Amino acid sequence: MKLTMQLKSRSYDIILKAGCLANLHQFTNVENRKVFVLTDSGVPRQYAETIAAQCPHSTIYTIPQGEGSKCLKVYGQVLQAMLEFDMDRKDLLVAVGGGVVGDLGGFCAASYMRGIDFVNCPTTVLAQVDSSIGGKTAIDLGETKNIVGAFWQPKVVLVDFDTLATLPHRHVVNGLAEALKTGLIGDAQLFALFESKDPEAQIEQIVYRSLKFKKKIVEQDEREGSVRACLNFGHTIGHGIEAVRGIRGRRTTGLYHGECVALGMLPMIEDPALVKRVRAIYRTLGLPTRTGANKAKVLEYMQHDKKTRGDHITVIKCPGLGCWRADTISTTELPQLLGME
Ligand SMILES: O=C(O)C(=O)C[C@@H](O)[C@H](O)[C@H](O)COP(=O)(O)O
Repeated sequence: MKLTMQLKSRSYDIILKAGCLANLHQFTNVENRKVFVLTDSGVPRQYAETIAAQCPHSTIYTIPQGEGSKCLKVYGQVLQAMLEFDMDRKDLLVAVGGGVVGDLGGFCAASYMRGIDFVNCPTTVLAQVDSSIGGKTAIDLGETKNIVGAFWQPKVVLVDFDTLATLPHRHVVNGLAEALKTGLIGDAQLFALFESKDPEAQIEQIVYRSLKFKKKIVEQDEREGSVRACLNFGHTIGHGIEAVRGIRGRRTTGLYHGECVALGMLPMIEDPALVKRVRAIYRTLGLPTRTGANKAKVLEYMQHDKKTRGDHITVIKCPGLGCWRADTISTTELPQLLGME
């Protein structure tokens, strides 16, 4: 399967195929330039090695696993390593891993020498269904998520389904939450896959449909001036929960990004019957249905959301299956959304 992101001079192919990591050399020039392969300690080494083996001038750089690596310190360390590898403007960075590696790697590629080529090889469900395409790259500042970054599109995205075989089950489910988001706001058939007998057995279809919807949105609005905001459904509250309960740095228990987004979606669904169906899916998959976080703290972090303008914030609601609406509300209404009043 193949999708093409149509963005004029920034267009690129998204290859969806088991084993396609071994075919990187068919999609981009790896012969005559240096290739910096960025991965993390949780990603089986063989995936980065498969990439590096195709490139005569390559190095593998491994960052610690987890959201804690999306920080200024690790960002600086990666850039330093790129400089020491003597990379110039024609060279390439390949990110092999999940959302953290893709977001950080993409931002390093966007900013090193004001921008070098970048290839994304997502190896988690979350990255395969969502974060690997669209060009959002970023790091966090403290607990504030994705607050420094750039729009920087990859040259190609290789979605190798084989990499999911080594993914812990909780990470599979974590990523499925982002796909469910897509089903809720824009694809009733995708949502139906989650209500079928064994959603996890249909992962390839879930990835394909999720990317197809996201591609259509990004093509209309690359830099989130309008419709792209819908992809943030669940993220306003989700990022707030993640700041308070997210697994990162020394906080080794808590919730992953997709789990927080799952919780963030529930108050934004307006149809009570649909909320019931979504909760049932969460229970089947093993996603959390209760936040268990200090809501006042969640609220505090929500005020830093990128969709806040002064004392107003735009939130994405889901009035019914397959549709969405952007509501600009006063930040004083947020406690009510969080069920604090
Ligand atoms: O690609 C987008 O646009 C999204 O909003 C997708 C989100 O699922 C993703 O987590 C994104 O990184 C969040 O973006 P942010 O702008 O809220 O930091």
